Amino acid sequence: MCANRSIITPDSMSAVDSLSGYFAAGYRTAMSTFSMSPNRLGDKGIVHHLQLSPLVSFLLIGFITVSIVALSNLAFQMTFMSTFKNWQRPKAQGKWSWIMGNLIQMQKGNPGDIQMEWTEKFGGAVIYRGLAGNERLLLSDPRALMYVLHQRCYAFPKPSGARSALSNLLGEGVLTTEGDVHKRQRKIVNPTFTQSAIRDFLPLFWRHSRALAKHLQTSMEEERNAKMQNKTQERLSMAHELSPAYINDETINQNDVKLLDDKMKMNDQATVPSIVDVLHWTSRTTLDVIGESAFSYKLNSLQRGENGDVIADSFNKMMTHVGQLTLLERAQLHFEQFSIFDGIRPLPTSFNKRARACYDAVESVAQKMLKERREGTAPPETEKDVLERVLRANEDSSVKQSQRLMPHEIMGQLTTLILAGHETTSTALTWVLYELAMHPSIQESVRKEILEAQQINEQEGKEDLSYEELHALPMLNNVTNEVMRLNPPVHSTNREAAEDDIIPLKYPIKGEHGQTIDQIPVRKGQAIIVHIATYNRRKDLWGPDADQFRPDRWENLPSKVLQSGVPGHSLSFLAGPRNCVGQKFALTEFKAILSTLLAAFSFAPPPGTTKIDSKQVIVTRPRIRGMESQGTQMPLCVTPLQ
Ligand code: HEM
Repeated sequence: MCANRSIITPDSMSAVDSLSGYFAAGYRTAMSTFSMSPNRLGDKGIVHHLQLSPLVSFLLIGFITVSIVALSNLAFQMTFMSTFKNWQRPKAQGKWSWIMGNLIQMQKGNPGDIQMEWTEKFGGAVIYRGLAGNERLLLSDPRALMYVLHQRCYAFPKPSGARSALSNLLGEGVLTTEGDVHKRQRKIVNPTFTQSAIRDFLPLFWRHSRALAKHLQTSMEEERNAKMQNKTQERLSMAHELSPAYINDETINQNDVKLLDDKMKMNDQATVPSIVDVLHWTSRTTLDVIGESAFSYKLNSLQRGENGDVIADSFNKMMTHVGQLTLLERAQLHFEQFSIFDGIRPLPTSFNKRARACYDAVESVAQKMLKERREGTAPPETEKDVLERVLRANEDSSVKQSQRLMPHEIMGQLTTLILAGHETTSTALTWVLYELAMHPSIQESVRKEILEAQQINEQEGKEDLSYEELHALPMLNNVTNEVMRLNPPVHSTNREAAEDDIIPLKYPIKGEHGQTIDQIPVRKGQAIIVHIATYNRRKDLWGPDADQFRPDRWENLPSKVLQSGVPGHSLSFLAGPRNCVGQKFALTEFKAILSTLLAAFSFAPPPGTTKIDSKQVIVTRPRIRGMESQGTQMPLCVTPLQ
């Protein structure tokens, strides 16, 4: 269950990012000629004359460009020396492989399966072809990863096309900026996520965790009551059929009721678990948490549903939309990554419109909050939220005027945090509940550990576990580490070489003629896929059971993992100056919600032969095999505990 896409953009999209700028001028002219700005030609444009819709012309131009680039790439790689000339590589298959490279193969199976297959065959650095035959470097070698992410982080930025497409949607936050701007922004944002800051957020996490447990309980009770109601109706109509004299509840004598109950094989309702889509609930909860932590905004999506608030509604629509993109829309997204669109993004694609609505929704609320703070009318609870902390850090006397965030950059951080901090944590929670449902004895042990800790706490007259107590539970730690390793919400991310470089390898690979390759020379513009999920599951590093859920492995990690140099050993929160700024926040929130749920409910797999697959919806979400049209979901049997 891996992925070939990143939090930013589908991996395969950025196949087009490293296209050289020499195409840009000609392409822009073509764009304007066809559709984009017909008036500039003093005419209505060729599109108008040909009666092509903007979408069709966009795809047509994209296709022509990609074809030309594919052919020139092929010619280049055949006539000149490719950096990877003597490398073994996966063969691109199918009649469209000259233009689509290996991308079609990559769509089969669960996301990331093929990357793992290639890595097992070729090693921790694999060259495959993306759109237009572009050579793409898939990395899962620990030294290479640390070189790209840590040692030379700013020499391997995110692909420019993807970054600029995203910054039109998310604004200029830490996720989309590079180099000195990124360094400056991280300096202001980092203090918001220190241990002491997260300690302040913990009561909020507990409050929302309890609200989730209560809502789940209530909704299950309501469902049970509705079922009982239906059964009563059923009984009445059956009784009526058996004897027309029984026309209302009172007239049915108890023996008949028992008879009917037996006949209908009714179970004791209290012991029957409910089937609950846990993804739906965790997603609402983490959205509420991030709204309140970020700017003290109560989204109340648990109570009101995703459509109850403009922010929740827009994020919900965007995520649903990403999960149901048509082939045409996916092609649009691919083409949009061309750097030749720089300066004219965001293109009016359906996805961009939805994503922009998210930005606008957050911006309008955040502007209101900012105004209140400026006017001194903000309520006292805003004292400790992310916005207030960022504002304070920004105005600190130690920060030079030139280093301070501009108002639009502050806004960019908020949009970024809501996107980056919402679906990631809910996805991780969903996968952990699934894994624990599949491994009942592990579920039982971790529950026991949590209940014992809570009991001691209660005896001491405290309601909730403290930050230290929560993070000191060994089973909970192991389960958390293991699910993040095995099911990383962000499966991969993209980078490109800003200059020619040489990437070292920890584990040399074999070339086409058996020669040893222990370093990778890359040219400026080389596309790189940092494959988090593949690194996390490599059997040669983690052992033969690397693809299984085994939390106890964290008590005795293999020496190859310990020596990898990857901080925290798994790559799920990335590494280096661009690692996940919200890691401590996410882990604390995750543990608070999980321990509250485990103390209140037991989780079992869905009935029958339901098979859970995964699907890339920015993050890697679950869905049911054979029911793909229902979208992403994780139905589990949930039983309330006494
Ligand atoms: C289980 C939960 C989470 C996981 C697995 C996760 C993972 C990641 C990963 C892999 C990246 C790097 C993305 C890239 O470079 O393409 C990232 C970046 C980021 N994450 Fe998280 N994240 C999680 C939760 C959060 C939370 C809760 C927040 C905020 C409250 C957050 C805020 C961010 C931000 C702002 C960045 C951009 C950092 C930068 O580029 O400097 N994340 N996260």
